[in-house]
Amino acid sequence: MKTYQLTGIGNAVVDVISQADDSFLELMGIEKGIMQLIEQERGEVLYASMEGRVQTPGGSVANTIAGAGALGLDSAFIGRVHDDALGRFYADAMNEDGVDFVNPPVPGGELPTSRSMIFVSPDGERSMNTYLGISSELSSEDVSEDVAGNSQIMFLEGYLFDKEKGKAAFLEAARNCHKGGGKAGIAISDPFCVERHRVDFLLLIENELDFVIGNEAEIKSLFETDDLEEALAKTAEICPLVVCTRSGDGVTVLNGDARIDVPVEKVIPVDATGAGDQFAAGFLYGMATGRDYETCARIGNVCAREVISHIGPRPEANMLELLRGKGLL
Ligand SMILES: OC[C@H]1O[C@H](O)[C@H](O)[C@@H]1O
Repeated sequence: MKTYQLTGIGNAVVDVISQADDSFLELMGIEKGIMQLIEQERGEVLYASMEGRVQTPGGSVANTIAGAGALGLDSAFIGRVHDDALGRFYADAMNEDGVDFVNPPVPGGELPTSRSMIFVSPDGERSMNTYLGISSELSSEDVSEDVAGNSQIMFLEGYLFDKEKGKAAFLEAARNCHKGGGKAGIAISDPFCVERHRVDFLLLIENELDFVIGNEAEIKSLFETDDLEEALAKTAEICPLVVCTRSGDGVTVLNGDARIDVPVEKVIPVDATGAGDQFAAGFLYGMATGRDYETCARIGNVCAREVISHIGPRPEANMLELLRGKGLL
């Protein structure tokens, strides 16, 4: 059995991206800057309204894994796509990017491959409208014990925590990863998802996970507080490694009693989609290759900065070259 330096479990989503101004968002009833879940019919209406649309593989943790794969990690992604045109496109794209898309597209059934209609505003903010389809049906059956047991780092996507079978799959994946000597962590993904499952999130983090990555809103949501420092301290009490991305305010890493604050250069994004995902790709690449946490965060920042400089959630530049140029490799 192959050993993976990094394995991710998450929603496998095809992104359809177009640019739109704020009045268009208002007209279509789209809330700016968040991920909203939609039904299939609304997806079709939004799809038809998109001018100059671009189609690309997305999904939060999948973007992270693709980014880490592009940096040279032996990586695998576990997610569900239907055996339809979008699903085959997705699986092929992951494999072509050098990431093992572990489970083949699922034949039969009624739920199609997930897609997200993403509108990018002139200020670079992205508004995601996601029809989840088959991807959120992920269960323990999709997570091979062998793959989890042979993963040095397992990265879970908080969005999948919305269903009981997703929670069960995460628990098993983390335990099997630990049995094989690996470390498991989670991208919190969404404060609203934490809102719905706070107790289970906290139990998973405290009892099963070695690290957690989230933005300010997500970390604060874990402990229902507006005080980031309080939320960080409480998260660090239950998890050995806490990584908090704070937009223009940089990144805070808490590792036991040690704290590192790494600044970022503020830039106006072309498209903010995937910023957190690519930060995680760089950070986990650093972890997998034995770098200290400050370097991990700096690598993450370079990866995030690259992805927001163009449309789409995955890197376009040669990231290894870019990082070498910055003296980070
Ligand atoms: O984090 C960005 C990703 O979240 C959504 O799931 C989209 O697929 C997009 O690629």
